[in-house]
Amino acid sequence: MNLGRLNHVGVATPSIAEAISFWRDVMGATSIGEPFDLPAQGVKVCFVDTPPSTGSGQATQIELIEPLGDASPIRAFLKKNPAGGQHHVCYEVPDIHVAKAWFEARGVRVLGEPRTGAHGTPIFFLHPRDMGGVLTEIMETPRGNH
Ligand SMILES: CC[C@H](C(=O)O)C(=O)SCCNC(=O)CCNC(=O)[C@H](O)C(C)(C)COP(=O)(O)OP(=O)(O)OC[C@H]1O[C@@H](n2cnc3c(N)ncnc32)[C@H](O)[C@@H]1OP(=O)(O)O
Ligand SMILES: [Co+2]
Repeated sequence: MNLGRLNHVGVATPSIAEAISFWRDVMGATSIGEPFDLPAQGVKVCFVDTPPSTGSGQATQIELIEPLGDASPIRAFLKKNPAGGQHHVCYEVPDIHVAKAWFEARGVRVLGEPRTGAHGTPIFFLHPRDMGGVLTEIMETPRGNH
C-alpha cells in the first residue's frame, strides 16, 4: 500500500457559520469554500484551503464539519467537546481496496465499507483506538491528482 499525502485535517464545530468567521477574521484564510451537505455521511462540510509556501507543494486543507441529522457520527464527539475540536486526519492512497486489505491484515479496525466522501472519491475510517488515538480517514486520491 502506498500511503500518500495528508489530504485534510477534519475539525468538528457546532456551527460552520461561526467557524467560517473565525477562519476568515482570526486566521486570515482567503480560500473558504461554500458549505455543502453530505446527508449520507451525516455532516455539513466546508473546506478552508491554506496556500502552499511560495514555489513548493500543494495547499493544505481544513475540513470543517457540522452535524447534519440526529444520527450524525460527530454528535457524540461534540457532546464531549461542545466547542468543537480537531476530529480526524485524512490521508490519500492510490487504491482504496488495496488500502482496506492492508489495514485489515494488520488488525486495524476499518469502520464500514468504502463510501463516497466529501472529495467525491471512496473513503473509509480507521478506529482511533487502533491508530494511536487518532481517528484516521483514508481516501482514494482524486483522478488526475495521481
Ligand atoms: C466522510 C465525509 C467527510 C470526508 O472527509 O469525506 C468526513 O470526514 S465526515 C467525518 C465524520 N464521520 C466520521 O467520523 C465517521 C467515522 N467515525 C465513527 O465511526 C465514530 O465517530 C467512532 C467509531 C470513531 C466513535 O464513535 P462514538 O463517538 O459514537 O463512540 P465513542 O464515543 O464510544 O468513542 C469510542 C472511542 O473512540 C474515541 N473517539 C471517538 N471519536 C474520536 C475522535 N474523533 N478522535 C479520537 N478518538 C475518538 C472515544 O474517546 C472512545 O475512546 P475510549 O478510549 O473508549 O474513551
Ligand atoms: Co474528512
